[in-house]
Amino acid sequence: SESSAVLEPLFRHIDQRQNDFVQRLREWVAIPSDSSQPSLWGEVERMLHVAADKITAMGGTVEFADVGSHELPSGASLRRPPVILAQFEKEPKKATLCFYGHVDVQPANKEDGWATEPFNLTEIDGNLYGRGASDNKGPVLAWLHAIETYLATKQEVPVNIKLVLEGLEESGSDGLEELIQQRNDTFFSDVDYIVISDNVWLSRRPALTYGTRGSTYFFVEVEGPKIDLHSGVFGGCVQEPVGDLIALLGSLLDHRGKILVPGIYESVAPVTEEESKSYQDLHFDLEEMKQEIGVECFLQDTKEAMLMARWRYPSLSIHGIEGAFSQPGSKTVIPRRVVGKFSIRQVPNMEPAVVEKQVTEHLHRVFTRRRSPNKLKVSATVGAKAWVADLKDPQYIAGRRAVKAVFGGEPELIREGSTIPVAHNFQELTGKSVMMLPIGGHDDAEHSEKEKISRYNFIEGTKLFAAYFYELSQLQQSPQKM
Ligand SMILES: C[C@H](N)C(=O)N[C@@H](Cc1c[nH]cn1)C(=O)O
Ligand SMILES: [Zn+2]
Ligand SMILES: [Zn+2]
Repeated sequence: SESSAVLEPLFRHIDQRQNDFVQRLREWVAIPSDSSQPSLWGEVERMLHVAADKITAMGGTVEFADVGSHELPSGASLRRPPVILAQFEKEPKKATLCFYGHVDVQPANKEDGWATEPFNLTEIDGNLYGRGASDNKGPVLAWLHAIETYLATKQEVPVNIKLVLEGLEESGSDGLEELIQQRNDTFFSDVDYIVISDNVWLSRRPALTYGTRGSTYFFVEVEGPKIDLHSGVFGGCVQEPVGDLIALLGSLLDHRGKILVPGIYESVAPVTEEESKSYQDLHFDLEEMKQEIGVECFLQDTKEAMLMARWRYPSLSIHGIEGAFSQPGSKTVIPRRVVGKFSIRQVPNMEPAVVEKQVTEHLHRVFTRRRSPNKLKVSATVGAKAWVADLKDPQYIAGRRAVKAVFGGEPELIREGSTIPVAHNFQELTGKSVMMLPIGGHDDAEHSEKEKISRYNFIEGTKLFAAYFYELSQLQQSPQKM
């Protein structure tokens, strides 16, 4: 068939080059582009330059777009890492696909329990372990390798390609929403489809993703004495900031994971019959998942209830306490200032600004009841809205066909419990079609000390993207060119 005549040489080339592709992923993972603290953004910039060099070496043009500055606690301001806006030569008759990805990563230290060096991609039993291997350097490279494969096999790339690559996704994509607004009538004006590959499959089957949850990240600061104190001298005499903070954090959730902030569930849409049914055919094994992450039980007893908790209800997670004694050993200190960190994943219809107000008022009420002399400060970042796409969108037809061409079966249609801050913005601000086409495996353990991508997913995922270009070009006509 015509499709195999196009795709088979591409797939053969990808198989032949797989060791080179893995080596390139090793080079990318070696750059510790952790975006969680401004003091580390130098490595994020270095990573962006490496990605830009790869794009220009393939004939693309790159602009480093400014996304403003970040205000440091000292009052000084620091320029944020720029966003790459790239494009390849354009042929007006072809549809234009814009790929979004990020090259920053979550923090990683060997001491967190990594069995391998987090920034040294290490292959064990067909799995490539390393920070960013799955989230999101592997998939970003797989897109670039798919383009490279067309060029190397002297086949015309069947769609026009644009790329948006950022370095601040893991800390909330600050400045990107404004950039999309500014470039809506220029860079984005001729884009027909936006695709994101920044999540994982639900099971061993490939998937297309049509929704993500949003997120707001909270900082609860409790400040007391001027200096840290000796607990033998001042214990029992001062109201301790850690005690206040633990009471505040303890007021957020009940023992079954229900969020106790008044009003938080008010705008959550009720479950329809059609939605209920959609969970039944999905492959998700609670028992296997328990084994994988090492828990005896989940808060839900059925697959359907657990997927709903993950995709369509809000959740609150406590991430840590800054300033509290956390090293090994037994320091008998009363810390003077602590900052609790937690986030709330939000679902469609929830407004981050409303959530922020509800949480802030709740924490101040609890604090007032304690009559503490300490100072409380609540602040929030990220404020990303949830995103849900229309499954009738033509991208999903092309996605299904590409999955079939590579994996031989239908994809699962899934949502995602985590957040891509820009997914909602792309859809709302540009009005373009947005789809997520993941290649990460269900057990990739993103953000953990076992993050990996399998060689299989990385290489077959590259084929999936190459097939996707072709299938997109085969759709009747692109939305803008109809
Ligand atoms: C899904 C994506 N790979 C991811 O991990 N996104 C982050 C974004 C975020 C949300 N709050 C702060 N960063 C996530 O979902 O945690
Ligand atoms: Zn990611
Ligand atoms: Zn992530």
